[in-house]
Amino acid sequence: MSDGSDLDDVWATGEIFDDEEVLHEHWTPESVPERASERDEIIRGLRRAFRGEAPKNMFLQGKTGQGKTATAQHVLEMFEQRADQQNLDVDTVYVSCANHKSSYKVACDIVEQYMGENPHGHGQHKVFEMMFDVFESLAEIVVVVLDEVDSIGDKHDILYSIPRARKQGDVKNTKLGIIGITNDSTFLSNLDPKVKSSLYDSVIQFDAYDSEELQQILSRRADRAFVDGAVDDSAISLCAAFAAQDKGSARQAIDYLYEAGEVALDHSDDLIVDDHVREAEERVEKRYITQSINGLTIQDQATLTAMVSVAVDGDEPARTRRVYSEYSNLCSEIGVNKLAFDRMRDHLLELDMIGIIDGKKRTGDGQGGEKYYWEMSTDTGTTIEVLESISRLDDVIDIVVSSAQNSSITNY
Ligand SMILES: Nc1ncnc2c1ncn2[C@@H]1O[C@H](COP(=O)(O)OP(=O)(O)OP(=O)(O)O)[C@@H](O)[C@H]1O
Repeated sequence: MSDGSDLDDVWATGEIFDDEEVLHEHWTPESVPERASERDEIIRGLRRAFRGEAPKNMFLQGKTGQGKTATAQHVLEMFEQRADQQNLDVDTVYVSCANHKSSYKVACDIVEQYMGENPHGHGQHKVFEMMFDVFESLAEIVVVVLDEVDSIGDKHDILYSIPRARKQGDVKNTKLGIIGITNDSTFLSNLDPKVKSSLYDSVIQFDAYDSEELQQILSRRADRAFVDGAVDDSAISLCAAFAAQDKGSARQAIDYLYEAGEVALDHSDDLIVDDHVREAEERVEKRYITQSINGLTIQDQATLTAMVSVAVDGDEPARTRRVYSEYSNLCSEIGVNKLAFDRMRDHLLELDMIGIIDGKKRTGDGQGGEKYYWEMSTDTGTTIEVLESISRLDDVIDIVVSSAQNSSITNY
């Protein structure tokens, strides 16, 4: 049996990383200069607290990886420090709503975080009461951050109650403000007007980063993450360029850089160069698509397969009805219940939100009104590879691919 010494190359930790924790998702940057105007707008919403008012309710909206959470966290840290210096009693409550599909669960999370007691089993009214007790016990001013707020199915319950809590007598002394964070561009327009009017003080839009901004973000991280001289400047530029051309996401750019470090180690190199970034981009893209697709429901997967079929037919960007026709054909092939047109469109919107496809509204073909046009935003070839690994879909994907080959479309 081998003593493992023949695996020394694989075990090698190399001379690349210094403090790689700064490349981890949970690491919070000390500053977000590329988001100065968004940061200042959040500050303007919070500074009312120093005049004895409740902070503004704000919504931070933008696609994934645009620094919404990082900017909110950065500003809230400054807010707490400044409040401390001025003897203002403030606190912030942060809830990641991704796994909380109901207002009830969000309230339970808050109670559990601060009372150490799991309130499941009590009715919603009681749990909301406990949540308001938590707010009242924390500080005179409490900012509630609801990250990924669009995940909450019955969001109106919590979004209506918190801004009206004082008026309703649910809290007596505490002034509350909400910061809702969402990457669903339809979130606000879908809110009940009653909720909107009590909530909607300000919407702060986070647009995609450009290549230069991503380069600055990466350079700051690289200085700490890697040993001196371990990264070629052009490798940083390439990570930034790849991410800017795709989603304009800082998360994606950081992932490329981190993976490029791993690729360099795999090749026993101690300088990260462009070729490492190219290999890293492929690895990250595949990992990202695999994770996203594996987490999808059957209907999402069927909708995505229909979209892939449209893509290999060379019909992108495609109207919803074109995707629906592919979807209808393949539902019977894979034995999936066929949804109505509007419900399948909801699945397209879902796929857009997680960044697998891209939907843009534009004026249609002379039939009035704006219509959605859809295209893949992940690499079609890699998406096919991943869909093939899902047993229910492998036969269908074979048909999709061979029909593309027959019509000699090979550039996906
Ligand atoms: N301007 C910036 N400076 C430094 N790091 C940044 C900046 N913007 C984003 N990041 C980093 O990029 C990653 C993604 O950012 P963040 O989580 O804030 O994005 P988001 O818009 O909230 O995305 P999502 O909607 O997917 O949660 C994090 O690691 C964050 O620290």
